[in-house]
Amino acid sequence: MTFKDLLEARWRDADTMVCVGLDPELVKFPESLRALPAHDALLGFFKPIIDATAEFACAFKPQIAHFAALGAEAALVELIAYIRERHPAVPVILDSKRGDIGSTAGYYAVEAFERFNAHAVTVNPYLGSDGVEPFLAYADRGVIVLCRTSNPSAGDFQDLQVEGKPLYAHVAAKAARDWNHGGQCALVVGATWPQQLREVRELVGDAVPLLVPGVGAQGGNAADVVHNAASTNGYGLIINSSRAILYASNGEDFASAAGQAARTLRDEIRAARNSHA
Ligand SMILES: O=c1ccn([C@@H]2O[C@H](COP(=O)(O)O)[C@@H](O)[C@H]2O)c(=O)[nH]1
Repeated sequence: MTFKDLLEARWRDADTMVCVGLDPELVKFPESLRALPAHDALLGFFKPIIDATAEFACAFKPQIAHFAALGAEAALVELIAYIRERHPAVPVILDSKRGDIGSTAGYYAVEAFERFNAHAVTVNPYLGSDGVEPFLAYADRGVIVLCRTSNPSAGDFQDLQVEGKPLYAHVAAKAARDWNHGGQCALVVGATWPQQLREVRELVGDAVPLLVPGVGAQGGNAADVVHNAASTNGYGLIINSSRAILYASNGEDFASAAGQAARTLRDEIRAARNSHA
């Protein structure tokens, strides 16, 4: 099954568009786990979180820098294998935002799809087509292209006018038209930018899913995301929240609190969709 098939089945079967971000910050872990070596702390934290949130998740999104900074890539490999075994209906998006000349991008594709065995990866389009093609060569995997990111400075380059349109609109068009021949592409557009979400959805139509980070800790509003960017069938979105779910409690109830936060976000998204229909 391809990433896109898995995602569409998950939207439909679990009726959820919540993406649970897996971004370890050891200082926010419960005290009992902080005392352990990093590898053990990560597994002791994320396995219960994954089990408690999977029911509400359309995807999991580990952010690679958070693991690499701890020298804990082995824990990430183990956690992705755990998700694939215990929760095979929930795709894993490796958030690594890779991009380089084609020959090196090929190694980044091996990293994402063979070393980590992710279903999809985030990719930086700045180097152009030959930097993206090595990822597209894995026909069953998803390639999620940075388009209009959630951060405050996103517009520094992404909003520059090029031939009468902002740069991010060119990225959206390129991904949707030239790179999506195998139906593998999705776009990253931040929840913090409702107007740009609407523009990108209008530009690419329903065929391209949008990965939308920025609800929760960054202040984006899930209802605004749905109202501006859901596809015509009411789905089409992968709405990520990391810190607001993971660190809902730093006590021994951390996993059940994360599950509750994921449930609340799922319900908020459902309510927005129903009020929009
Ligand atoms: O435009 C972007 C692209 C990626 N991210 C990543 O998503 C999560 C957001 O975490 P929160 O704790 O929910 O704020 C994080 O991994 C970022 O690297 C993004 O925020 N914006």
